[in-house]
Amino acid sequence: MVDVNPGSLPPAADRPPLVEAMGLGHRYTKDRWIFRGVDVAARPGRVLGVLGPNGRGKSTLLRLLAGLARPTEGTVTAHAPVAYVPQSHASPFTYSLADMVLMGRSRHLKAYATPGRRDRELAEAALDRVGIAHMAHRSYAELSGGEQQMTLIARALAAECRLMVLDEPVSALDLRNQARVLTLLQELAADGLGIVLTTHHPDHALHLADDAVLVLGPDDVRTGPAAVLLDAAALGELYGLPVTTAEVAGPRGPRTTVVPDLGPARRDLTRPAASQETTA
Ligand SMILES: Nc1ncnc2c1ncn2[C@@H]1O[C@H](COP(=O)(O)OP(=O)(O)OP(=O)(O)O)[C@@H](O)[C@H]1O
Repeated sequence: MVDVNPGSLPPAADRPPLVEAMGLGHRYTKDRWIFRGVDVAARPGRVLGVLGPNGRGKSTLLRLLAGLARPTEGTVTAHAPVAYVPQSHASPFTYSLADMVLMGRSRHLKAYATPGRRDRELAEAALDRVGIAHMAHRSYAELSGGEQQMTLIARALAAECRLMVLDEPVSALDLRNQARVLTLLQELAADGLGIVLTTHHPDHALHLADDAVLVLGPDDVRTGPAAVLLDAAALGELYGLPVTTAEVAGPRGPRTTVVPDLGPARRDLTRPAASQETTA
């Protein structure tokens, strides 16, 4: 399965790309470019986080990188198998979770062929890797959002991809499931898989991403190391509101968090300040 880098070397920025885009530009209508001139590469063992306001072109960029759409200009070159994990996936059919994952094998099968032993083994390995083998018999349609997301990730793994492209993988998930999915993606990257994801949580990008793409506007798409790009000034400019960053002492060590200016906080002003801090 996904074991392209068993030695788990630190993810190097100069490893040969799995997918690279050069001079990428896209427009749906003649009069409006979504973006132009984007150069970006997704590499093994690295997480590339794509950030930007609603409607700025993140999903478009992802679909181009995954080879699901052709760019209006520029090139996308894939050097390895890519799997796309959609934003949400409502299935009208009552497939089991196991069958959904087995569907990841479909592009490896000849027309009308049924999955063979190796296909089943790979699907089972993907279920184990994601930690959902115990619920394999359940109906996909009845799973929670978090369980569906894990299933779609397992399906991508069963496809033997080396790059996984995920559109807002945690957008519908509660905090615990967000952490579960983000940790899984981190572990997969440590195994050598390349990861590209969009997110509306700059915190998550700071936590997870090695590289970042900031889609500020059609002619202003910035790419580079996440640690360099994701500062308060750039995030404020990106989202059009003041943003500060703060170091917080998390249970597993210090981390940087992003604090947007949400306006004045609603507080009970009769309480002493100290108790507000501890109960907030
Ligand atoms: N098939 C399409 N035909 C025409 N316009 C489209 C199509 N798909 C997307 N667009 C437009 O392209 C722009 C970028 O859309 P896209 O979905 O890539 O943005 P996004 O950054 O992913 O948005 P969000 O954060 O809201 O998911 C939007 O203005 C959208 O309306």
